[in-house]
Amino acid sequence: MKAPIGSILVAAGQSRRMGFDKIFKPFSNGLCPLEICLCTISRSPLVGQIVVVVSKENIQRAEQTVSGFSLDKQLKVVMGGKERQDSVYQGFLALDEGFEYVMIHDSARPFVTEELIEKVYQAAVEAGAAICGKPCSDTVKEVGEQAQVLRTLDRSKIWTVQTPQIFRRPLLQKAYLELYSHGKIVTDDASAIEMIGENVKVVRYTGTNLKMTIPEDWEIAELLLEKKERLQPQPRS
Ligand SMILES: Nc1ccn([C@@H]2O[C@H](COP(=O)(O)OP(=O)(O)OP(=O)(O)O)[C@@H](O)[C@H]2O)c(=O)n1
Ligand SMILES: C[C@](O)(CO)[C@H](O)COP(=O)(O)O
Repeated sequence: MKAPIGSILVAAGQSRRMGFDKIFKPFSNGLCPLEICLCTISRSPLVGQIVVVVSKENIQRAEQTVSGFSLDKQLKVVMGGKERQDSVYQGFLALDEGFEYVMIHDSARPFVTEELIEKVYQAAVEAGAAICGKPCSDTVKEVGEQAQVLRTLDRSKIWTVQTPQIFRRPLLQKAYLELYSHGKIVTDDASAIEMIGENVKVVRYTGTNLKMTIPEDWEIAELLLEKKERLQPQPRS
């Protein structure tokens, strides 16, 4: 059976808040976030193609990284755009025809798992559009320009959402065309689906799905990766 998902791995950001190129910097285990994401996504039998979207300066580096993967799936590297959504769209345009579903994942989120991809995919099959997220555990306040609290939101309805996000291909295409025709900017792809009035299913996921955004995230990721390695079964000596 043909794998149903064409995947877009966005990696064309500027890492401004991190202060160094977070996508290509190796962790202590020798692998950078892009390589870790590639390892996981390429193992998923649901994914038939991975388009890696990078900045112009990183094209060659990404091609080298990708060539290190001997895979049965097709891998492509393309150049991204100014906003995250522009990078997603470039990735979308580069996907081969014939995938019924499109998965979008931030390469800044190296803790994605095969099981999570499977869960989000199953929800996308049922609903057409699915993302992962978890109920917010902090109190959420709207804050004004002078750092003053404007109001407190009803937390019982607030979830924070992440990637992977998976959509039926024609739905994503329609949503992106609408997004561009209205000149809107969104911070995730599900927002584009919401704008055309379609439902998006949220898969509850409380596992680690940290986004490498600021230097503290990097330190936490290092600790988590170290713990993960310690928990791996070791070969008997
Ligand atoms: N124009 C952009 C902006 C972001 N991204 C990707 O989108 C994901 C989430 O973005 P974020 O973590 O905000 O990364 P950056 O945009 O690099 O961070 P910053 O805003 O601090 O520069 C990352 O994998 C990033 O590489 C992208 O492909 N193209
Ligand atoms: C898509 C995303 O990861 C969902 O949480 C997030 O919105 C990306 O945001 P950023 O502005 O690119 O950090």
